[in-house]
Amino acid sequence: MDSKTLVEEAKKAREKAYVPYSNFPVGAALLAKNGMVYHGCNIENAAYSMCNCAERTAIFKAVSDGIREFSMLAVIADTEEPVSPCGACRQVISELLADDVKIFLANMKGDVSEWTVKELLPGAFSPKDLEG
Ligand SMILES: O=c1ccn([C@H]2C[C@H](O)[C@@H](CO)O2)c(=O)[nH]1
Ligand SMILES: [Zn+2]
Repeated sequence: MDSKTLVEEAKKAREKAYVPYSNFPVGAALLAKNGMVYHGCNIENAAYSMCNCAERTAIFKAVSDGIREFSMLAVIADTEEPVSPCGACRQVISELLADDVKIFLANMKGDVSEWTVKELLPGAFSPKDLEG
């Protein structure tokens, strides 16, 4: 699967967003190495801190299915520039996506920027740092 197709999958996922507070739907699609595509949308809540971003939803769905090996992640929103993941998502991405996973940030106008995990959060803490 190519990045363009994955961005289209993220666009489909965006349609499921539950965003009564921000009215800002975001979609994500995470391609696992086994070929599965995990969709994620943002899901908000009256307790604002409980809001879950689209990319974290996709990652948590995959990990909760026992899937840990991925090749690409796409995220899309209706933004001027390609959507920018929040700090929490950057940390989750750094921890659960290997360094070689390609990340595509997109907007509805068709702009797409490609990132590496390290570029999204240089110096992120990782469980490997806990080893001796
Ligand atoms: O990359 C992003 C950026 C924002 N949001 C969500 C969080 C909140 O629901 C809304 C406004 O920030 O968009 C995402 O899901 N992913
Ligand atoms: Zn986020």
